[in-house]
Amino acid sequence: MIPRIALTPGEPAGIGPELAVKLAAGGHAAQIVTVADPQLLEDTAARLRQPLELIPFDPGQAATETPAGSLHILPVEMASAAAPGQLDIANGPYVLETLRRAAGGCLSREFDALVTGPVHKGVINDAGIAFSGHTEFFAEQAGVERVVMMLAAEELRVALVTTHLPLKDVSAAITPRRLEQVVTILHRSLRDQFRIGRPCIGICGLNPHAGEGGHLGREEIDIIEPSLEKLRARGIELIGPLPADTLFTPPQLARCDAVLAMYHDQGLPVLKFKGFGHAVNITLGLPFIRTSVDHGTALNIAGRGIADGGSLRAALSQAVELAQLRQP
Ligand SMILES: NC(=O)c1ccc[n+]([C@@H]2O[C@H](COP(=O)([O-])OP(=O)(O)OC[C@H]3O[C@@H](n4cnc5c(N)ncnc54)[C@H](O)[C@@H]3O)[C@@H](O)[C@H]2O)c1
Ligand SMILES: N[C@H](C(=O)O)[C@H](O)COP(=O)(O)O
Repeated sequence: MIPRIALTPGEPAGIGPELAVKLAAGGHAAQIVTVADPQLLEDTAARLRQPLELIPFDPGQAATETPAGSLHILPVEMASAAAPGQLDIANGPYVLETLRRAAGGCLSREFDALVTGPVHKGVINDAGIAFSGHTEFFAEQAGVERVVMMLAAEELRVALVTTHLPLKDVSAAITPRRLEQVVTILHRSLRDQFRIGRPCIGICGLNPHAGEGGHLGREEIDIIEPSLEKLRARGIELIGPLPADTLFTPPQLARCDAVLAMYHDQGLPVLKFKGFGHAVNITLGLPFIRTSVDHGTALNIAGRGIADGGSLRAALSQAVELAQLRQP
C-alpha cells in the first residue's frame, strides 16, 4: 500500500514552503499531496534554484509514489503574494483553508494522513480569526471534544494536559474530567497506535515539588491524585504525580513510555532540548493521523535557504509508519 499523505506547508511567509520544496528533492514511498498555492511553491523552488515538478492531484487515481523532484499538488490560492519573513494578514484565511481542505480529505479517507508545516498563530488572530493551534482546530473540524498533543524524539514522548492556554488559566483547566479524557486517549494511542503492550505513563504534578504535601498548592491532593486512582482502578499503569523536575530525570524516564505534563512549557522545553530539529508533534485522539514539525515559522531565516528539514522529514516518516500500521 502506498500511503497518500496530505502536506500543508503552513504560513506562506515562513520556512514551510522552503521545507516542502526541499522534501520534494528526495523520493518517497508515499504520495505527497501538497495543499498549497502552486505559485508559492514554484517561486520558492526558483529562489532555491531547485527543479520542481508539480503533478496535479487526481483523487480518482490510485496513489502512486511521488517521484524525486516533484510534489503532487492540490491547489488553494493565496490572497496575496507572499514575501519571505513578512507576515500578511490577507493570507490568514488561505492558511486556514489549506488546513480545512486537508482535514476534510482525511475525514473522508481521501488521504491516509496529514503532515503540517508551521503556521503563525498570531497573524491568523490578527486577521480576525480566533485560532490557538492546529491541535485545537483539527479537534473542532473532526467534532471531537478532546485530543492530546504529544511530541516525540527518540525514546522520549511528552504529552500535555493543557495546550495553548495562558498560564493563569491552567490550574482551573485541570479538572478530573479532562485528566481522565487525556490519560485515556494517551494510554489507548500508546497501546494501539504505537503498539506498546502495557504502556506506563509518568504524570507530572502541577506545582513545585508536586505541591509539597499541600504546602505549595493543593491541585495534586484535590484533583490529580483522586483522578489517577480512578484510572489505575481501570488497569492503566501510572507513575506519579511526581514533581516535574524529578520525573524528567533519566532514572524516572526509564520507567515511562510517555510523560504527561500539565502545561505546554512544563513539558515541551525538555522535549525540544533533547530533540529539536528531528522531533515530531502528533495529535492523539483524532479520527485521522496528523503529525507535524517541532518548530515554528522561523521568520528570521525564511527565504535564505538555510532552514533544516529534519523535523518535517521525521513527521512524514512517522505519518507513513502510522498509516501503514493502521492498515488491516
Ligand atoms: N507546528 C507549528 O505550527 C508551530 C510550532 C511551533 C511554533 N509555531 C509558531 O511559530 C511562530 C514562531 O515561533 P517561535 O519564534 O517561537 O519559534 P520558531 O521555531 O519559529 O523559531 C525559534 C528559533 O529556531 C529557529 N528555527 C526554527 N525552525 C528551524 C529550522 N527548521 N531550521 C533552522 N532553524 C530553525 C528559528 O530561526 C529561531 O531562531 C509562532 O507563531 C508560533 O506559534 C508553530
Ligand atoms: N505547541 C507546539 C510546539 O510548541 O511545538 C506548536 O505550537 C504547534 O502546535 P499545533 O500543532 O497545535 O499547531
